[in-house]
Amino acid sequence: MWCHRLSHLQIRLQDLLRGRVTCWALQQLNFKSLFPLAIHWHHTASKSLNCVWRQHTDHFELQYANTVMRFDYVWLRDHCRSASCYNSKTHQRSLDTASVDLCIQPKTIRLDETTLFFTWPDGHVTRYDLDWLVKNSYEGQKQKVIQPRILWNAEIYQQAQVPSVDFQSFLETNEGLKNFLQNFLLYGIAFVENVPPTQEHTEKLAERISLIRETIYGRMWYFTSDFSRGDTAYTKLALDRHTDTTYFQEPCGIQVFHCLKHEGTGGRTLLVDGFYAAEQVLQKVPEEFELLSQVPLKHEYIENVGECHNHMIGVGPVLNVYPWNKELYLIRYNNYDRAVINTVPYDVVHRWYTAHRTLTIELRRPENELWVKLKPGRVLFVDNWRVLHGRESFTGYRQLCGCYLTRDDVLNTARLLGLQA
Ligand SMILES: C[N+](C)(C)CCCC[C@H](N)C(=O)O
Ligand SMILES: O=C(O)CCC(=O)C(=O)O
Ligand SMILES: [Fe+2]
Repeated sequence: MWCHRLSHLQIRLQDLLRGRVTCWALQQLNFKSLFPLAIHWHHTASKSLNCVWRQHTDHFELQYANTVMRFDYVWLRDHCRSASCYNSKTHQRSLDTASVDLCIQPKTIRLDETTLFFTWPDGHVTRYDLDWLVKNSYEGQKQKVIQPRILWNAEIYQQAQVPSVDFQSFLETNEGLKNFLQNFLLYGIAFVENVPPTQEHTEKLAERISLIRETIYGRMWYFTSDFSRGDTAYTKLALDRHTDTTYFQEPCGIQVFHCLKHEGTGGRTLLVDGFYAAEQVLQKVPEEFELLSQVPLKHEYIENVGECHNHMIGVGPVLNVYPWNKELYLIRYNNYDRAVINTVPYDVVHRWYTAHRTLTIELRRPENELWVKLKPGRVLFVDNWRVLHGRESFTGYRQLCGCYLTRDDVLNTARLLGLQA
């Protein structure tokens, strides 16, 4: 507080010296619009560049590329890309941010062609390319589309006729891999065909795009209905739509399924786009969407079967949205594994059940259900942060193998191939 007061005094003094005090005073009175702007705005020499900027006492304002941007001076000093502040080889900051005066102001600002030069009180010069500022400003980010996705119900997905990628081209060509990842990012599910039906080949496939996430179920898992683990997945029972590992602090990002054998009936896989259902809730009852994104819940995995002893707890809301742009990025939905709700008072609990019901109704609409039969050779990748899976009860012998992938590493591969992720 003291620091700010002091700096305002300093600023006023500086402004007085520079004859800019009128502008400052008028701003304080909110008479900005009455003031003849032209006097205080700096226009570029070249009209075609169409850039104007203004040095305010506490921030820098820039109009460029149809964007009005405002930059904090500490931010501008902190993001300096000069050799002494930033190592462009490692892409890491060398500047100690804590050494920057929180009341810092540039001594001078000038524009040369498309580069802005800020000279700081200690003489250090920071240069910014105008396009870099647009790309990296808050205002520029806001204009950018969030992760492109095609939200789907069964009809939308089927009509899109999303092609599967062939095992060979997935493994051997970047193009095949890129097509696959593009579809995966858009729809949250993708298939690879003609995979030899073994655990080893499934593993090879997984390793092509990511690190395998080892969990309490192992690295590669392989299961039949032998109840070898204390979970319904290891039975012949139907499983309603859900996401997996909701009881991890960070639920697994991607799940890979390969059915190696099924001699019997039933056992189809159900897929539902959770983001599509959530979007319906947002459109119909926004306050329920909000509640589902705010009430934290526990999910729990308690196992004591044979040698397996586990107790996992994960806490988080059903709908996880980024606080800065409200983009939905993760759904935790598993009614089997949801633990006792004791994180909210009783009246909120009731509103939460209402909201949960609304979401469940959307998730259960038959038109939102995509049913597929997993067959040996056809490997399914599911975005476990977005798409729910389930299965029909079945008879006979059924073998499923697969693994979880770390989300960061799948996205890493996608970015390296030039995709937005
Ligand atoms: C069989 N496999 C390892 C794939 C999953 C087992 C996890 C089942 C658990 N109820 C959950 O939904 O997380
Ligand atoms: O058996 C299946 O098809 C899927 C079971 C399941 O939900 C899981 O393994 O996560
Ligand atoms: Fe599951």
